[in-house]
Amino acid sequence: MTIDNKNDLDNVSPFFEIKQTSWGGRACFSKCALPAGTPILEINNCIGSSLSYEFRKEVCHFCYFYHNGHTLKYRLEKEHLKFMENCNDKENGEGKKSTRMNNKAKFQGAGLWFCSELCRSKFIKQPHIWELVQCYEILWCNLQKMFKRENPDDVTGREEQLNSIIITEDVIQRSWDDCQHNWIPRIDKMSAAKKLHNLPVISEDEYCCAKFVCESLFRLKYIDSDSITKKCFNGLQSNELSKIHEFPVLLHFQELVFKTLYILLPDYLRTQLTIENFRHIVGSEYGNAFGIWETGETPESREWFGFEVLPEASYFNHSCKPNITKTREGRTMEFTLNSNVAKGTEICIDYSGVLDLPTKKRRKFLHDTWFFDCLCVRCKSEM
Ligand SMILES: C[S@@+](CC[C@H](N)C(=O)[O-])C[C@H]1O[C@@H](n2cnc3c(N)ncnc32)[C@H](O)[C@@H]1O
Repeated sequence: MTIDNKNDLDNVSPFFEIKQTSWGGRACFSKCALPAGTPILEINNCIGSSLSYEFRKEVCHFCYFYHNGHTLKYRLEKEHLKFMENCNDKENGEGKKSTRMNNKAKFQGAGLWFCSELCRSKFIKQPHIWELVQCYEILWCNLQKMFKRENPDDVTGREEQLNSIIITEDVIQRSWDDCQHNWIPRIDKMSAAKKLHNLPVISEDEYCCAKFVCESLFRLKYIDSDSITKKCFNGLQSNELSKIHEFPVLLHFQELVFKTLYILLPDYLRTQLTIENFRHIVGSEYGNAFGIWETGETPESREWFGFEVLPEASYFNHSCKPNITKTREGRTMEFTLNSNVAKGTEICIDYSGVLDLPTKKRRKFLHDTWFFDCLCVRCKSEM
């Protein structure tokens, strides 16, 4: 996988085109006059997703179904491992066996829950999914071991250090250079057993982020490099600096996730894990991921289950008077026009869920959570 800047963002949709603006980076504009109710984008091919730890047993890993906090019944069992392994052997071609999972007898379900046999079956039928399930299982087992560790490493030192400086591009770069030139070569020389002794202590949040990166590496490995999704992903804007500047400990958080993955991932996915790829995956998640929210509830009472990155849908700017409504149907995100638009109109969604707030509060919310000063038509007129 390479991250290049030459993107061909045409053909994302027959209804809109992506153009540069002078006020908010790139944005989407209607290609022709369109009536309210037009479904302009329907998308279910996320690059990476992660459910929060709290909801892992209650939200279906495949369709995000949730029912009042009930624990879901369907998990991956040993018979599914056999099925995925066989499929992977066939996908790899004649004579090429997939990496075998050590200790299948101790399989713990990879930390995944499903709402039905159908969802579980659709999940395990995805090409090469065996590779991702093995990585999920490794991460899951590692987290369970972490819970048992009594003396966590002293992380406060690094956090205090980060909190005491002003984060710049340079600080971030130096930290990753140190990892590249010192930590990685040191780890590479170690035996497998010694590497495991160097595993950082992680918590549920880092585990969820590691899962997200893992899925992203997996999907990017198999996605066609000429596909629209890949081009859109490569072109995603990164919010790394603004986010870490605001929350310096995030840099430490990222280092922990990277190091955990570097030590634990099997070669077939670890070879995808360069620092450059990692930074693009987590850096672009900050400004582009969509929340996976409970459906059928009001914005005030709905639960937040996790997030997913849908590259084709990441070029919609925010407006405090949006002309697109975003809805989720299972794992499909639908974007529908909520008013008639003329040709060349900027089409925007609402990122905030707080459109009823007074101007100042609304703009502060956007600034604090999304790190931009909103330049939408409504803000401009209200100011
Ligand atoms: C999901 S991306 C949208 C596409 C983005 N403009 C790009 O070029 O990649 C979100 C980013 O777009 C910019 N943006 C979106 N809506 C905006 C607005 N109303 N005013 C100013 N900037 C905006 C911000 O930089 C924000 O972090």
